[in-house]
Parts: sequence; C-alpha cells; structure tokens
Amino acid sequence: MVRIHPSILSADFVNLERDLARIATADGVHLDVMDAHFVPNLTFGLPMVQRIAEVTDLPIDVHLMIDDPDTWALQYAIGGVDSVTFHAEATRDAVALARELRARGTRAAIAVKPGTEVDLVAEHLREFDMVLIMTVEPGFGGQSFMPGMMPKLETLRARARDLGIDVALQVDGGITDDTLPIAAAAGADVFVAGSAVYGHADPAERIAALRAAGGGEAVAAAAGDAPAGSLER
Ligand SMILES: O=C(CO)[C@@H](O)[C@H](O)COP(=O)(O)O
Ligand SMILES: [Co+2]
Repeated sequence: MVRIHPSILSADFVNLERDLARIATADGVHLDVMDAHFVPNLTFGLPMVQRIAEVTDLPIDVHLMIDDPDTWALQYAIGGVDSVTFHAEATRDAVALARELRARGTRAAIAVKPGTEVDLVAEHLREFDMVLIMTVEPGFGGQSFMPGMMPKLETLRARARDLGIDVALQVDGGITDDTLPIAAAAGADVFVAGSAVYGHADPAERIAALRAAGGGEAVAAAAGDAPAGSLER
C-alpha cells in the first residue's frame, strides 16, 4: 500500500487553507514542527496544528523536530491528529512516551536521523505504530534523497515480519517519482513529499503520479474517511 503524505513545509503559508484543499486526495498531511534547536530551522507549533485540524479532514501526521519531546509531545495528541512522531535522538524515554500517546488515542511514531541506527527501535518495535526513517538531514525541504538509508527499512520490515506485527514505515526527505520506488522496494509504505507535491502547479496530479510510481492504487483518504486514520495497527 502506498500512502502519500504531503508536507506543508513547501506550501504557501499565506494561503494555507487553499493549499490544504489542493491535497484533499492525499492519505494524510504531514506537519513539520521545528524549534530552531533540535534542527536549525523554525516553523510553527501547537496553535497552527490546532487550526489546521479545524480546516482539514485529512489525517494529520505531526513530525516533531524539537528538543525534549518527552515534555511537549503529548500536547499534540488532539482531535484530528492521527499520529505524533518524535525523534529518537531527542527523547529520554521513547517507550514511555509512545505508551502515553497511545493511551490518549494517538498513534505513536519514532523518527531516526540519517546517522542514527535502528537497533533500539527494532528491539521495541511493538511499542510504535510507525517508524520514520529520515532520508535527509532534518530541517529543510528540497534536499536530495539518501539511498544509504534503505537497509534501515529492510531491517525494520524484516523485524516486523518476524514479530507478526503491522508497523508503518515512513520515509521523509527527497521523495520523488524516481526515489519513491526505491524506498517502497525496501519496505516503506508511507511517503512524505514536500517539494515533489507543492513545487508544482497541480499538487493533486503530483499525488496521483507519486502513487503510480509506487505501483499503488489510488487509495485517497477522501473527506469522511479520516477516523480510520492513515496508519493501521
Ligand atoms: O521533515 C522534513 C524536513 O526536515 C520534511 O518533511 C520535508 O518537508 C520534506 O521535504 P521534501 O524533501 O519532500 O522537499
Ligand atoms: Co517531516
């Protein structure tokens, strides 16, 4: 299954409601929260996520690139937010945080930067609904895909198979028509795309093209399908 989650990092923040409407055929929307500490860039925080949740029916996938998610991540477990992703490198107790998020009805996801191994994540794979493998250094859109991250996906997909669990594997960074099939072959099933969607005149056409590149059928989470969420446990 190929799920496309456009990142609004490449959208027009002044016309965000319009740009959210343009991706209505996507499977979710990816919101990059950056604090200028964990990453060298600053975007937006909870008020913006709350407002977006009011105007879109798409499942929201919050990617927290912030220090101390143990303290802040639970704030994002609000209505309309399907999953909250925190970084392994910034978290004191990833298992405890994932359990707290799940207890609040939000899917829990852990992200790893390119330099971080996935051994610990693999060890505790049952605790997470999704693992985000960064295929660029987090902080900015429009960077080049790092194919060297594919073994991490293969490791986690094999581990999930061994455990008999269904964990979503997301990739984020440099996803295009050319790189999506590479990540899909390695085991990814949720694809974040910022510039590949919003860097073009017709985002809906780009979503369809990305799905086709992954060999996936159009599985658009039409408005009204949102409660099912974009990630299956
Ligand atoms: O988390 C991030 C960047 O840190 C992303 O979600 C970017 O928004 C992806 O942008 P593209 O590489 O697809 O342009
Ligand atoms: Co992201």
